[in-house]
Amino acid sequence: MPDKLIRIQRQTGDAPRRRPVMIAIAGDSAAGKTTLTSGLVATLGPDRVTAICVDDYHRYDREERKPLPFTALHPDCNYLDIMEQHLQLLAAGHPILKPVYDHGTGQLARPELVSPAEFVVVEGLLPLHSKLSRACFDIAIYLDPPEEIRHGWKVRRDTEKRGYREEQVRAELRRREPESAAYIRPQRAAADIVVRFAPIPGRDDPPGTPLSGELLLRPTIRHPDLSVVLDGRRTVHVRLNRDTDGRPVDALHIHGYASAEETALVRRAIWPQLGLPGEPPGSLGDLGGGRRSEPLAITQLLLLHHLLGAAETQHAAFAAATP
Ligand SMILES: Nc1ncnc2c1ncn2[C@@H]1O[C@H](COP(=O)(O)OP(=O)(O)OP(=O)(O)O)[C@@H](O)[C@H]1O
Ligand SMILES: O=C(CO)[C@H](O)[C@H](O)COP(=O)(O)O
Repeated sequence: MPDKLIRIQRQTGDAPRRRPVMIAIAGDSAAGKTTLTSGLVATLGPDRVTAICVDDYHRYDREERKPLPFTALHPDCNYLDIMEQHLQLLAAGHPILKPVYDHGTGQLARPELVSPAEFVVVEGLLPLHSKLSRACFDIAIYLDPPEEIRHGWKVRRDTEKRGYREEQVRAELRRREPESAAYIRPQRAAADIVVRFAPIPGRDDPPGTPLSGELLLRPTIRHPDLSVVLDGRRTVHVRLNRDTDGRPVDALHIHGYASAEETALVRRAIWPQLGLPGEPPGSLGDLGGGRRSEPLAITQLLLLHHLLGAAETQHAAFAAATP
């Protein structure tokens, strides 16, 4: 068998490929994955980013799924083995023929060719489910809004955009809960950064105040030195928290009521470090429908810092390895 592999390798004549920087954005349905991803894609530009959603690996269409004893959250309801194969190919710089699930119709559609650009964003329900899939990523994010808030987002999105009635969405959320606990939420432990957008308890902020952001910055990747940027700023600050396993972890807090001046200072401190041309684009912090969130914008800036930093490291490694 090894000689067979060698023959295949000789035939492909593969020159060393530059591999993309891979980021996973995992979380339950309507946790805000697409919203977070959109600002990253818009800032880097669609030519530099390939964004895929792993809902596309659903094994059954909406009608086929209805009588089954599990929901779309269950690993058996998805081709996770094919997802893993595709993640490995993308991580090595190869194209894939990705399945497509159409949320508008609930049907599986014609597969599409996806070639990895410099950055690959993989968002969805289960991108961090297995050790093999986790090994494909440079950066892993888990979106963790409070359940009550996520349910509200899901009801609104599914009734407005996916043709469901509110009672159907709420019944489905109840049905999904055990699978969410068993398969979605455990991915939180595998994340380098856990992001939670939520109100600050006990505050009576005026309607329209964006949710505050809390980012757990786990020591599994190297984070930028935020003390330089944020020292002494009350509404955007880093604090030492306890992680769910009891270990100390830095938490970046961005209060929803932070003044525009204060968040602008933070933006101006991070943006020049990214080496991108011009000013921070308006797409950062865009919630859609004309709504904006500075905590979201700063979260996206931090993720861009990680993506561009990882790309620089990789370019240097590639240059050193190629004659
Ligand atoms: N930080 C936020 N503040 C306020 N609203 C938000 C935030 N993030 C997301 N939302 C809202 O929640 C809804 C769901 O968000 P989004 O579509 O990004 O979720 P998702 O995780 O990609 O969902 P799915 O996986 O089910 O497709 C959207 O309508 C969006 O406006
Ligand atoms: O959890 C979800 C992620 O968006 C969806 O509900 C899942 O992908 C199934 O899609 P649909 O509800 O449109 O049949």
